[in-house]
Amino acid sequence: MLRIAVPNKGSLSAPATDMLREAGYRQRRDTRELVLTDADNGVEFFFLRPRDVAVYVGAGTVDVGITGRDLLLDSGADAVEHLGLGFAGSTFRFAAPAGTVTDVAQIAGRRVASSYTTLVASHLAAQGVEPAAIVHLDGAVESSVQLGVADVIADVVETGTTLRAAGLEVFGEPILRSEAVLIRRAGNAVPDGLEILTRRLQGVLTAREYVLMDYDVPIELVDAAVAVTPGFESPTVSPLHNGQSAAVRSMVRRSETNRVMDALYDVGARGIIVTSIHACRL
Ligand SMILES: Nc1ncnc2c1ncn2[C@@H]1O[C@H](COP(=O)(O)OP(=O)(O)OP(=O)(O)O)[C@@H](O)[C@H]1O
Ligand SMILES: O=P(O)(O)OC[C@H]1O[C@H](OP(=O)(O)OP(=O)(O)O)[C@H](O)[C@@H]1O
Ligand SMILES: [Mg+2]
Repeated sequence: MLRIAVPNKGSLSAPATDMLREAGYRQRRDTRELVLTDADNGVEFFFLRPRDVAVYVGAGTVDVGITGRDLLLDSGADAVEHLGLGFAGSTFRFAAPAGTVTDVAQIAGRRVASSYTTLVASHLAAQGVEPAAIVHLDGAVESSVQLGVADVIADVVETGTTLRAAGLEVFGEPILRSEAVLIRRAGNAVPDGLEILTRRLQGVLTAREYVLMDYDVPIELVDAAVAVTPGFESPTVSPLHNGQSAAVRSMVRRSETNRVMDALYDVGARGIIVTSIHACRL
């Protein structure tokens, strides 16, 4: 059985569970359940603290896990990214009170607070910057400057609301762009069952990212219309009974739906219908 670690709390937990459910796996109903066997699909889920997921995967006691790229890198575990999962996006950034520190080099000799101290230490070392101290805090890192334990923070930024409320401003380039990732142990060994899990998750990603577009177009305009909707390989083109038009079906990026419909209409397509994809395997 493939052993899969899933975050039991925090920002990653609910979207990870939703994605696994969409991929056809049983998921827990009660958040106090810590282990769940899905015998029909040959997998076992372990609900663990998000920070611990990479530790278990690196130790090889579970085969794969879902965590954040930032948490993976901070863990120092012997685990690698296998597949980006497209949710829990964030940046990891330095911030300080407006106007006090504007460049990463100025962190030299200053105190930096973070919940991701390994990540911060290796980033600063790579830049050749020596801080006075790296202070480890569990959370609410934004308050550390006002409370006098640090001069600068390094933290997860999603909307920036927490930073603004604390009177802090980001500076320097983002240390990292993070998202939820499926991880596996470093090395070439691919655990049994990982290929199926990967294909299922990729199916969910595709179903979320694409829509199906159907339309009718006069036969002489098929080439022009197909140029607007090339699809993955090639669109399906079927003759209509009137002998003068064709029905075309193609996959289109969800974010481009309206732009593509406008372009198709201009080309001469009509009866343009967009449908969500429930599931797919490419
Ligand atoms: N607004 C956000 N706040 C925190 N983490 C976020 C946010 N958006 C995305 N993430 C990502 O979620 C992961 C952190 O999840 P984790 O469960 O440790 O933190 P949390 O949601 O802050 O939980 P906690 O309540 O324990 O602080 C990281 O990969 C982080 O990049
Ligand atoms: O940019 P924003 O949208 O404001 O989100 C980022 C904030 O959210 C998280 O804090 P969380 O609520 O998890 O509290 P914590 O610091 O106690 O972990 C994170 O640590 C930042 O503080
Ligand atoms: Mg947090």
